[in-house]
Amino acid sequence: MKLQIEKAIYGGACLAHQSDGDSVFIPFVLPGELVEVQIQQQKKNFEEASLLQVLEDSVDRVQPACPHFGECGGCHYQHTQYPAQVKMKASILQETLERAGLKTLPEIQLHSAAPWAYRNRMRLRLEELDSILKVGYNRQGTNVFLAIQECPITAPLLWRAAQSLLQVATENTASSRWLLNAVEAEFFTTADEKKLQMTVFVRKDQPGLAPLCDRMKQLVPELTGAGTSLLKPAGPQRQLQKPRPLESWGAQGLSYQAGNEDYWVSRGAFFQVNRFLIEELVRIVATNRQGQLAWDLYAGVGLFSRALAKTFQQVVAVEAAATDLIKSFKGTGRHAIEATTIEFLRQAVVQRERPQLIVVDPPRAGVGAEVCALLARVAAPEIVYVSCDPVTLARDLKMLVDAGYNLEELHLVDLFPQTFHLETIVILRR
Ligand SMILES: C[S@@+](CC[C@H](N)C(=O)[O-])C[C@H]1O[C@@H](n2cnc3c(N)ncnc32)[C@H](O)[C@@H]1O
Repeated sequence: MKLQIEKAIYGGACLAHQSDGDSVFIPFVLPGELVEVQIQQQKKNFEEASLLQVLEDSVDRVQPACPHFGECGGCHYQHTQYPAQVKMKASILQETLERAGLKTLPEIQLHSAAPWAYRNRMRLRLEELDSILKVGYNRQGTNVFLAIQECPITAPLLWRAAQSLLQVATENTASSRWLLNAVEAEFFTTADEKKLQMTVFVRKDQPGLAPLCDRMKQLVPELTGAGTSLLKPAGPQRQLQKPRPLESWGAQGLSYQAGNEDYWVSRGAFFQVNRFLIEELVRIVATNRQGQLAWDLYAGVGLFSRALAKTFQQVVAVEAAATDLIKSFKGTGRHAIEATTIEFLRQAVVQRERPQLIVVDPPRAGVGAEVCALLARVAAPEIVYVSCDPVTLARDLKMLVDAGYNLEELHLVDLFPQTFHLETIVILRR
């Protein structure tokens, strides 16, 4: 079937319509292209199709840089020249916000950096194929293992570490046998690639990490610490169950320098993944903001709290998993609180606290209805909403706008080049 591609939609695909008006979602195509596709699946309100051939290609089409592109589940936009990727994301963001009923949006300000080798963290699956250990990701749209030979969106050190792990697996030692029990490995590096942390995920507790790390250290001198974590069996509960740390070796985390600050990030703790754009994120959130009191909700290791503490007399940082934050965010005017945002806000409204600024940076699920209602009751003059999901962002913004806030600035920070994911920062005032 031939189709004319209309626009990119959130999730990586593009939209086209059949002659009877039915919607079709197709990956790896571009707006304006004429393509031949094959319908793969009938969904409730649309059909999914795969690309057979491009009949008329877009001027934005380029050769993908990675041999795994198209098969690998990690990237969606490598066939698109980089500035066009950012433009597509901007139109997806604009449309998502408008569809939620948000009118008169400010112009979207775009922020991007180098689109390759940007990731400071890489998590790989480990599987034996023909008695040889391989590293890989999920195949596009499935959880089927795909062995990979490179990953050009990650910092080179991470890939070198993955190759070293594979080398150890061939050496016929206690470590190579121990690795047969491993199912995933995560590597995390500092922005300058001078320090590396490794986590090996296993299905059953089995000692033997130290010899593996000693050998890895010979191959990758940047390795400063490692640990094993027990991964719960796959299934619907897996998201809810955190991996349980077992053995550890060397340092428990690393000190990550961003801007003029050093952030202590324990193994497994959240930290922004794009090593080239962390300072830009902090700049947009914190620059030119000052006052008596700011709240940083969903604070992580205190990325924004530290910057805000330079210009606010008091900063309250709230985080559900606050071990690192409590250790490092202390001193005059700095308050780290381990709580969920809802717990914190429920108490704060009773005490009638009112900061000049509230920063929220929730996970993909967004802040949700109750937090929006509580934020409306607090009625801070300014809210900065940092989001990694435009759909939940749009839902939450609509509630805040209905409660009296105006959207003053809209920033798209392209933290995840080559993929459909996008980061948005919204400045709201009342
Ligand atoms: C997207 S990260 C942002 C972290 C930080 N602002 C940064 O930029 O590094 C979201 C953070 O919210 C935390 N979190 C998740 N659910 C939470 C909740 N209900 N209340 C408070 N924090 C939560 C996570 O542990 C994570 O550190």
